[in-house]
Amino acid sequence: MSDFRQQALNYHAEPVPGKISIELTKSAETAKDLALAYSPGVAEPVREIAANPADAYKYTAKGNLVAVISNGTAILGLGNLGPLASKPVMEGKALLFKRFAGIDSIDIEVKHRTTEDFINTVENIADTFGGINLEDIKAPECFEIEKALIERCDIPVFHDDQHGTAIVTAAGMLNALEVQGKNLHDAQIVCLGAGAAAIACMELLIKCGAQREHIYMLDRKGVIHTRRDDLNEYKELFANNTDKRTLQDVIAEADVFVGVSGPDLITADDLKLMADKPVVFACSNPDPEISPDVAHSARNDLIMATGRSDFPNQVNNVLCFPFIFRGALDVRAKTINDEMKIAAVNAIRSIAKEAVPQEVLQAAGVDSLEFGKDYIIPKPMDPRLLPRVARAVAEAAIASGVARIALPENYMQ
Ligand SMILES: NC(=O)C1=CN([C@@H]2O[C@H](COP(=O)(O)OP(=O)(O)OC[C@H]3O[C@@H](n4cnc5c(N)ncnc54)[C@H](OP(=O)(O)O)[C@@H]3O)[C@@H](O)[C@H]2O)C=CC1
Ligand SMILES: CC(=O)C(=O)O
Ligand SMILES: [Mg+2]
Repeated sequence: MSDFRQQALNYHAEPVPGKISIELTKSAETAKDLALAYSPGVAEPVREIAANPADAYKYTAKGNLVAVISNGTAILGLGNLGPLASKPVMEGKALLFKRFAGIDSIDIEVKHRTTEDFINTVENIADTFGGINLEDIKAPECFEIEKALIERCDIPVFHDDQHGTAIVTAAGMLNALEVQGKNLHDAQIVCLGAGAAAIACMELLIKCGAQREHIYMLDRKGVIHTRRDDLNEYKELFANNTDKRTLQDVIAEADVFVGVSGPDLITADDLKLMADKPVVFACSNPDPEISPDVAHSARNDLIMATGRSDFPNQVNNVLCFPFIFRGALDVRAKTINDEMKIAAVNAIRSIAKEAVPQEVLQAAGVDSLEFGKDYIIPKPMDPRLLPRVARAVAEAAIASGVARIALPENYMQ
């Protein structure tokens, strides 16, 4: 067994299994404490909440509690390995919520037969939480699930693989193109993958200025084009009227490659076909569509990003979901809308252009980081992400009319 594999297994197994636990926020030592915490005292907030459900935010942990919910049908790039196998990833998301944004989070892995079963299960438990982060649910079911839950729940429901990924991809892409002296409007874009992450990334890039007709999307069968009769309604939105059929056909002279598909699906020769100064985001986890070493050996004018922590330019939804939920929860937003997503894009990308604090350099194990080819996006442990992204998101929620309360005084100062 490789050293790293054993270390990862030990990390998860010892000293106690798993990565999260629950801690108490109130004293529970004396008979008086118990009388307040439990019977008879607990009856008082029960009566208040029964009379006014919004008081759940006042008397329970609801307002700072996010459920991370999966059915394990698209666990990272590992595929459909079922709900239980997804638990380490979901506990990992809970760890990140707490570590980066102080949000309490619990993972819920759902076994279900039909999509409607899954939707009903989540709908029926939704009131417990301040928000719901859907995770690693494959396309196309994820689209129907998220839409139905947004309609049926009055808390933010956010499919992280769609929107978290899209927000970070857009932030990184705008910066990378700027470094390369290009712009999104003119960019020729290839997207390998046509699932949850791919569809959302491309839709958000279009909202940020990309042209739909400049995007070629591919699934396992090749280029998505108008003469295919096997496309779902989401892929159809990206069908090009073209004779191009293969990755090599479309990657030739492309400015941008976004991979949200699976491991090792493009080669050095494919990258050599791209236009000058290309941007390559190989974001499949844990193994990217092409390794950075291979990509850099193919050409020296590219900007390369992956979803991983162990290479420069980590384009990963961890840069978004803790902070967008922080902002949404703090103004009790009913939903997470496009205005909040764009605010997150701009907040994330702006941080990369500023001087990097010493503590971030230390955590990253480098002497310096400067906006450029190897630093297009902030590091996840950058302490500026929390105040900047959360505030931008909360303000956008208020301005767009989905916040239920005002920004707390001196918020994030
Ligand atoms: N860095 C990050 O932050 C994130 C990265 N990702 C990564 O993106 C990938 C997809 O995740 P997600 O969208 O949630 O999963 P989905 O299951 O929703 O989509 C997977 C897509 O990849 C396509 N695909 C798989 N294998 C191939 C192949 N050999 N050739 C072409 N296309 C292929 C599938 O094609 P078809 O439609 O034909 O089945 C499908 O369209 C994963 O590797 C995941 O780790 C996801 C979220 C965040
Ligand atoms: C990062 C992530 O959410 C994924 O790869 O699925
Ligand atoms: Mg995921």
